[in-house]
Amino acid sequence: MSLLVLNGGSATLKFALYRRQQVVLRGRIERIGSRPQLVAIVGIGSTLRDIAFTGNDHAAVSSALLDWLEEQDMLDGLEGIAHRIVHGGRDFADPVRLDHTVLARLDTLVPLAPLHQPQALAIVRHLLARYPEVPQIACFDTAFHRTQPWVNQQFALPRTLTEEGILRYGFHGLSYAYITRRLREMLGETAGGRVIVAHLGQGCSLCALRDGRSQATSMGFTALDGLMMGRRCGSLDPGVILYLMQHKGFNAQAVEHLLYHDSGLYGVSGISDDMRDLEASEHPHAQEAIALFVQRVVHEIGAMAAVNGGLDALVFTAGIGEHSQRIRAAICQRLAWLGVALDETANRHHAQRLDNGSGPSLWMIPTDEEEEIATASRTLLSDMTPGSGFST
Ligand SMILES: Nc1ncnc2c1ncn2[C@@H]1O[C@H](COP(=O)(O)OP(=O)(O)O)[C@@H](O)[C@H]1O
Ligand SMILES: CC(=O)OP(=O)(O)O
Ligand SMILES: [Mg+2]
Repeated sequence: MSLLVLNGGSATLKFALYRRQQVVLRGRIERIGSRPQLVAIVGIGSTLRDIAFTGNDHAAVSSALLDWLEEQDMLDGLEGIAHRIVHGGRDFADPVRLDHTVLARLDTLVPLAPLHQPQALAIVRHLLARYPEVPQIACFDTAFHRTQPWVNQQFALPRTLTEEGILRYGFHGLSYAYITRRLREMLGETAGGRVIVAHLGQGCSLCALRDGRSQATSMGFTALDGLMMGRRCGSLDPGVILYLMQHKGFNAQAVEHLLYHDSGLYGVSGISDDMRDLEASEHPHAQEAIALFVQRVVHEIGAMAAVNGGLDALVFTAGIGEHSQRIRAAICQRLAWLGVALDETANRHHAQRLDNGSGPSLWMIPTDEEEEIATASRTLLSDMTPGSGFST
C-alpha cells in the first residue's frame, strides 16, 4: 500500500511516495508556468528527465508526473493521495477527505491565497477524475496556528469584519509542525521554551513557539504579510495601496500583481527572486535587496522575541534558511542584543547546531512538509481503509 504526497507551491510541485511509512521516491518540479523542469529525484534508479511536460500548469504537470509514475509501476497499490492545501480558513484545521463539497468550500478561499490555492485545487480535481476511488486528503498550512491566543489572531478592525473571518491565519504551518516535532525529538523538554522558527524560502515567515505551540506568526490573512519574500513585499503600509488605486490608476488586479509577483527580492533587485542569484551578483541593487531582506527578518524576530518574552532557540529552515550561510550570519550578527552567538565554522558547514555554546541555541533544520503531510494523513486514511497498514 502506498501514499502519494503532493505539495503544490506557486511555481513548484514537490512530491513524495511512501510505502508503509518509508519514503521510496521524492522530487520537485520547478518553474511551472514558464518552463517546467524536474530538479531532483531521489530513491529510484531512473530519472524523470524523460518526462514530457506537454502542458504548463499544475494540473498538466501533475498529470505528466502521474503518467510517469504509472509507467514505472510506482502507483501499484496506491491507497491515498495527500495534498498541502495552503488555506483552510476558519472551517478547516484537521486533515479532511476531499470531495466536491469540500472543494467548493475551499474554492471560496482562493482570493486569500491566489498563488497556491487554485493550483492545488486544480490538481485535486484532476486526480479525483483520474482516480475516483482513491481517497484524497487535504492538510492545511493554516492549521498549526489556529490555537494561537486571541490577541495574536486579530486585526484592529471592526468586529463585524472579524466575525466574517478577516483574521490573522498564518501559513507554513506544516513546516512549523514538522520542525516542532524534530525539536522535541532532539531537545525533549527544553523544546518547550521560547522558540522562533524562521521559514525562509520562496515564501518567508516566522513563528514564535511556546510549549511547542504557535503563539504568533508573521503572515496574516494572506501569505503576503510579514517578511520580504521572493516576489512578495511583506508588511506594507495599507496607505500605499490606497494611493496606488486613487492616484496612480491601479485596479485590484494590478495591485494583486504588484504584491504577489513584482515585489520582494525580485522587485527591489530588478534581477531575480532567487537568493542564489542575488548572492552571486555584484550589482548594488542585488546587495540592497539582500540588506532589506535581512533588515525585515531582524525587525520581525525582535517582534516575535517580544511576544515570547525572550529567546531560547532560533531555527533556520526552508531554501534560504537551510542553504545560505551568508543570510544566517547576517541575521545572527544583528541579534547579538538577544545573546545570539553564531559558531562561524558550523554555519559555514551548514551544521545542524549553529551556536557557539553561549546564548540561545541556534539550529539549521531542513524542513519536510511532505513528511508532515504523510504523518498527518495516516490516521484519517487508516480509519477509511481498515487493515491498510497506514497507522502501523
Ligand atoms: N544554495 C542556496 N543559497 C541561497 N538561497 C537558496 C539556495 N537554495 C535555495 N535558495 C533559496 O530558496 C528559495 C526556495 O526555497 P524553498 O523553500 O525550496 O521554496 P518553496 O518550497 O517555497 O518553493 C529559492 O527561491 C532561493 O531564494
Ligand atoms: C504559504 C507560502 O507562502 O508558501 P510557499 O513558501 O510555498 O510559497
Ligand atoms: Mg514553500
